[in-house]
Amino acid sequence: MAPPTTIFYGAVISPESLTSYKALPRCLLSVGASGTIDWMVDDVQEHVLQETLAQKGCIDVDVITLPAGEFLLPGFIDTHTHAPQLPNLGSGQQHELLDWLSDVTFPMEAKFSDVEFARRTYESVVRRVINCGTTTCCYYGSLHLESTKVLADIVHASGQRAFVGKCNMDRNCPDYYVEASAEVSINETKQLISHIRSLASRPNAQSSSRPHLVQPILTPRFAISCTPELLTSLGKMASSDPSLHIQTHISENKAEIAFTKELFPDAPHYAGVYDSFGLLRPNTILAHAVHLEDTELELIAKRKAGISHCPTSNFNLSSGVAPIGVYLDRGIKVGLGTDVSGGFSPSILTCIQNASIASKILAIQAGTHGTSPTQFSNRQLPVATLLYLATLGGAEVCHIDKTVGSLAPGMSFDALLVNTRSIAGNPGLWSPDTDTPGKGKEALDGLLERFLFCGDDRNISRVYVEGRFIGGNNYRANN
Ligand SMILES: Nc1nc2[nH]cnc2c(=O)[nH]1
Ligand SMILES: [Zn+2]
Repeated sequence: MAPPTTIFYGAVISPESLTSYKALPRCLLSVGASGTIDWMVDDVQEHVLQETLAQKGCIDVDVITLPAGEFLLPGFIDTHTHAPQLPNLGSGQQHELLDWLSDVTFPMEAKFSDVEFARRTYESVVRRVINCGTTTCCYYGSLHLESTKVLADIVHASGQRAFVGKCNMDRNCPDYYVEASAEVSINETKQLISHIRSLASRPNAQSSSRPHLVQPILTPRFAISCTPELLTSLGKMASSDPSLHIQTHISENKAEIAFTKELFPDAPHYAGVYDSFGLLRPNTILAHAVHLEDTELELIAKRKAGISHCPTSNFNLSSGVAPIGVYLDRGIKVGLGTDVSGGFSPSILTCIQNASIASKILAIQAGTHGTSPTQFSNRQLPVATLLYLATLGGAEVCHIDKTVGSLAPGMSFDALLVNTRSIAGNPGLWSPDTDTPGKGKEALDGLLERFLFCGDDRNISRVYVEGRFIGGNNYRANN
């Protein structure tokens, strides 16, 4: 059953642009039965609360009032993660990419041939990702069809918004973990797409009428693991269905780039490989993009593809520091990705912290100080930009920014109720002396910064997707 209208009264923070966000200390926000935000009224003083509600036709309604130290934020968008790698979290950090894949990652992913193991593992993966505040997630499964169907089923039942793909990989992988042929890979991909689209008619725990939250996504793992025959067939599938999303890796590690150039000597560069098969377009998500050439950037900008910045992974696998400021200055869409288990945390908060550090490293090397209102290249990224990348930027990369990524009338209520009070179990973020809403926007600015840099899943009380309460600390306590 669809939930009734829910009305919140309290602080709301929402990104507006790469350099600004709204911080509304006393906002009245109404979520309709369809799960979208019906209306918002800013700066409602307590003594006019009932009157304002009456003007909106809301008599005798329950209002969720947020105390000082709590605020609503758009849900995080993880534009790149690997569900079957979560059991490897924190392992194998001595490696760089190609050895890490063969020594650590492929052995774990191969275990997902066992569908019951996959079911047990994916239940806990999806629960953990939701409780970290990720309302939309781009999941890579393993190469296995049945296990990836199970992943999609579990995500669907959870009420999370997601893209789910099975890896296409028919070469340069170990014998025990490689697809038999391009044909098998394509057939199984088609079966997965049909399965995910059929979930639309299957009720989930949250609702019988929210069919569209889980979508399929083509997932050529990376150019190295795909024969030209496979990439050709994937390109044909993509061109026959422009709505189909695509996710892959690009220019993560120097040895990977060199090997890619050997395998595709006619391509002008790494991005050119994907482009030559019709796989670069506005709903393509390119993970990492650490070492792109200038002409690749031009091409990516022209195709309007998006980049998933995975700084935790780029540090952890010693891949390098992606010059995200340069990409932003060129108008390329950028979101954040945890890249579990290249990245050692499933939380976008950790990713935000590492994105900040990555930008500071580049600024230190360039000898620049502080942020700049007009330029991101070689500059430390401001808090507003970090928030944007984690929310609306991610929505742009996923090509769903008309639906999610910010809190505004008409947008889906994919949101977090953040609690920075000591009772949340992570004391020190909020102080009644300095951070009460009565102190205005500046207090909220400080609170947001401390949450982004020192907060964790203890501070995420409630996770909502399309108005439905699907996770967070309070959910954990009651389920
Ligand atoms: N970080 C990362 N890079 C990849 N490139 C190809 N596969 C992978 C993967 O699983 N993780
Ligand atoms: Zn990855």
